[in-house]
Amino acid sequence: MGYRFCCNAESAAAITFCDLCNGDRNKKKKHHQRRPGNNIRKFSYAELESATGGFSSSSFLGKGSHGTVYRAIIDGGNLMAAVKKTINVAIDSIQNDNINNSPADNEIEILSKIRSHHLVNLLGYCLDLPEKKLLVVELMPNGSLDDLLHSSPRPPGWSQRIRFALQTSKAVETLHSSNPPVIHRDIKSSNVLLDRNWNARLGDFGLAVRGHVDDVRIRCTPPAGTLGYLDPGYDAPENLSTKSDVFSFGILLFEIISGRNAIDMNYCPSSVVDWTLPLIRKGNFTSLYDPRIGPPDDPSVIRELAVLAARCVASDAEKRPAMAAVVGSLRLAWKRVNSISSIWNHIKRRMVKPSLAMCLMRRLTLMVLSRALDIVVEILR
Ligand SMILES: Nc1ncnc2c1ncn2[C@@H]1O[C@H](COP(=O)(O)OP(=O)(O)OP(=O)(O)O)[C@@H](O)[C@H]1O
Repeated sequence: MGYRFCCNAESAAAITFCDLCNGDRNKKKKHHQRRPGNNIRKFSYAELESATGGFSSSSFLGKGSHGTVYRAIIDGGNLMAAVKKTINVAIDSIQNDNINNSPADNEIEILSKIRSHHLVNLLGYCLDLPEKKLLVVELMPNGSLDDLLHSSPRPPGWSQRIRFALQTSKAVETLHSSNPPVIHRDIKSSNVLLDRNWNARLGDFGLAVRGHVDDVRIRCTPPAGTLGYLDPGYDAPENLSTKSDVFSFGILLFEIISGRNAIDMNYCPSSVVDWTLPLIRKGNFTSLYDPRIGPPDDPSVIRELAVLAARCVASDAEKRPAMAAVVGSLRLAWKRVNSISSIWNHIKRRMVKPSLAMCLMRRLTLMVLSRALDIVVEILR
């Protein structure tokens, strides 16, 4: 079950933040005392304006379809955050018109009820100016998975790619297993951001919906998502399910394996899924990997990843695996790619010069340390 907590936000009347307090002020206080670390902070517009240098170009981090994102230095540098400024409420309302919630309202509502180290968590918000709602979220200083896969001069290797896929799958699993479940509806590489430790975190909850599939709210929410990642079976509100996220995750996995965009007009077929599925059916797995990094040392890894991605994009939603099963498969793939024998094979195959051997030994040490760290984190969870 996800965290549920109270934000004590009187001005955010339209938003139901806490179903434990149920509006009882005394309960609210006790609840706050029990979970002090979970408070969502309410900022003033002036505070965030000053934290972003007046939303200056030097603080600018990027622009999406719902707004602009700025780096913010809060509390004299004690808190580094990202501030999302919505572009225009009128546009927002059209895109998410079922409940008159803008993506900003939606993101506040959902993220204030769920928290995980696999998500870009909400730190606070500012609703001083209704036409300029501001969201304060954790800063992800290493850009997005989209940048890393498609624009970086040093594309990530297999171990890192599988780690990103595993961390993202855990994020989606956290959403699906919360009560009521959250369906993200916009899983894509540009919404997977990298934190300061290069861990993948799922962000952008502007389109997410929280509830059971037969809830009125979901029944009244028109289909939305991003072309190339959108489940073709999700063509009407009643066809939304957690399996729509599984479909988008499958596309993301193909993107991670091949280094190709979900849709790339430079190729024919332009859709990564239309290009990949015939190759998988023919058992031609060697054409699938990103040519910039070559195949993994254990060739069965690519077959397993490709088959997993193909199962995620099955046209029959029922046949797609649940996210928990996807996490299990990726965990196995990650273990296999980081097994001592796989690393040793890697060293043997590439040990050409002593300097290279040193470099590989350093990599081996890092891999062992990173695996040990992951085991510790798993145990602590
Ligand atoms: N928490 C964050 N920390 C650092 N950069 C961020 C953060 N959130 C978003 N960004 C950056 O800001 C830009 C815009 O993000 P945003 O989520 O608004 O849109 P998007 O996901 O790129 O596109 P769309 O809105 O079309 O889905 C992106 O380049 C993203 O990498």
